[in-house]
Amino acid sequence: MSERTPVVTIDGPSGAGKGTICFLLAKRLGWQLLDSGAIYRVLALAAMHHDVELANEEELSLLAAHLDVQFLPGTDSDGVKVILEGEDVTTEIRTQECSNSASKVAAFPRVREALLRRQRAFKTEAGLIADGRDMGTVVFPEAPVKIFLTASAQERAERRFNQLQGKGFDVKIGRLLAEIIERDERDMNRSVAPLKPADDALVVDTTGIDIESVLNITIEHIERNISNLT
Ligand SMILES: Nc1ncnc2c1ncn2[C@@H]1O[C@H](COP(=O)(O)OP(=O)(O)OP(=O)(O)O)[C@@H](O)[C@H]1O
Ligand SMILES: Nc1ccn([C@@H]2O[C@H](COP(=O)(O)O)[C@@H](O)[C@H]2O)c(=O)n1
Repeated sequence: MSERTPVVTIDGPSGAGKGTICFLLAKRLGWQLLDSGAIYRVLALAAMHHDVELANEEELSLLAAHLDVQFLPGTDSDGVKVILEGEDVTTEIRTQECSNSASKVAAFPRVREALLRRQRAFKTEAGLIADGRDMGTVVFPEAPVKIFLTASAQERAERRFNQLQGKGFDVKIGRLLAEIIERDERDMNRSVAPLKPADDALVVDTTGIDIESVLNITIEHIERNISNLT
């Protein structure tokens, strides 16, 4: 793959709006989309299916190296279809249990190492929008455009509450807020690839800013930094 393939990285904590913005950007630009969080979620689910302890780095890294997962184009509502060992797990990987387990397995250096090549292979000639925690700092440090989306923990919990309630789940805002804070702490304080903006990232605090405005901010930043956009 050419070194000139344009890559835009969008990192940030849970509920900051990365997935939403990345999906819209990839659609608008006609670029490939990498949802790296989905890879950690699939690994956590595979560990549960195969009775691998979430604390066993050795076995988790072996599982990561041989993970049988496919990401297929989805619809406008489900973004990407995720297939683990032939089974559609698109919905199953989005549970709160899977979110928390993903953040535990993601803290192990050997697990992250085993998943690096798989993530970099998402680059296509057209361009790549990469969504995650360490896209700009570790996976694509050469990316010409890096964005870090954030928002207050309270607002992110409210967004998640509205999202889950809209899907018919019985959720409590206090519990969601506690889980978001716990996941932020773990992701920011791990020894490898901690959640943080790259030195050259544009940091956007989206608290009180609607999706369309965030999208416009990101598009303007991309247009300023990458010439010849289609
Ligand atoms: N700027 C915004 N204003 C209001 N709601 C938003 C905004 N951005 C995203 N949302 C809503 O918040 C919810 C969470 O957004 P999204 O899934 O994109 O976050 P995320 O950063 O990808 O989280 P995670 O890392 O946990 O996957 C969605 O329901 C989305 O529609
Ligand atoms: N590049 C990444 C992406 C994700 N993680 C970990 O996975 C968890 C789930 O991610 P979502 O974006 O789908 O919410 C997240 O809490 C991180 O612990 C990661 O470490 N690196």
